[in-house]
Amino acid sequence: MPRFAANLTMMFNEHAFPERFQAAAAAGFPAVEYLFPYDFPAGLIAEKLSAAGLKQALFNLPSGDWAKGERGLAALPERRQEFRQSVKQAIDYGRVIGTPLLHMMAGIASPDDLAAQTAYRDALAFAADAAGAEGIGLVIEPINGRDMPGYFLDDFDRAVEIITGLDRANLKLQFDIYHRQIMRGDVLAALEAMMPLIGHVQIASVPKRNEPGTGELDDFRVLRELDRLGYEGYVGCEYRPAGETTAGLDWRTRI
Ligand SMILES: O=C(O)C(=O)[C@H](O)CO
Ligand SMILES: [Mg+2]
Repeated sequence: MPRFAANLTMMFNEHAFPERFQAAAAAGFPAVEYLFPYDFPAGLIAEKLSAAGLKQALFNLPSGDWAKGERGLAALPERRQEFRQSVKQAIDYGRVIGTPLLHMMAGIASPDDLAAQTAYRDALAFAADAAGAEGIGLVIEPINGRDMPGYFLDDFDRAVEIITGLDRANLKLQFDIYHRQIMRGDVLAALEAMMPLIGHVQIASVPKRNEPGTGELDDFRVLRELDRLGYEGYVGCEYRPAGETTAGLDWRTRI
């Protein structure tokens, strides 16, 4: 059975963010992930984690002005300085919180834009090297265009090609089963082919992004396949509970 990390951005929204750590631990999760810790001091997050006896699985680099629709800075050449500052901030937080992984979002830009392509590869190499110097891994995640229209990294094969081309030991793929099913399907074959490059996995049902086992895919079969393939990382539960978070957790007993 895979080890699960509760995604505190989507789950346990019945509680204020700092209280979600305790709620996740009480519900039996060994680890957590979330989009951003930056509204709180890193020390407070580290305290909440340790008081709840949880491990940190991953969080994202600062990704621009989320409320205004920004979804990362890496592929935006005109934001290079700000991007580099964001890498520093993420690593400072990562050091205090003790994260093994950071997720770098690409931003809204055309995948065909040459300047965006160059900026993205440059940003990725910079962030991977900076994170690597602290013993932290970096992941990138293809995201489907229905949830995130215009997102630069909208293709799994391109992500693999970029990761392979940059050839950094700490640079890996974030394989979100929900996005893969929407973008291309063929989930089991892709997991098998990409497993050597996969650094983190996330799951939600398709199409509603609710609890695993409530959508079109046999999520339990996919989770068993992760075990068979020897995946040892966390599986982030990046889903929106259909009702109250704990009331919907019985899917974990059905794998
Ligand atoms: O949306 C997702 O699937 C993610 O994992 C990102 O971190 C945030 O959008
Ligand atoms: Mg995801």
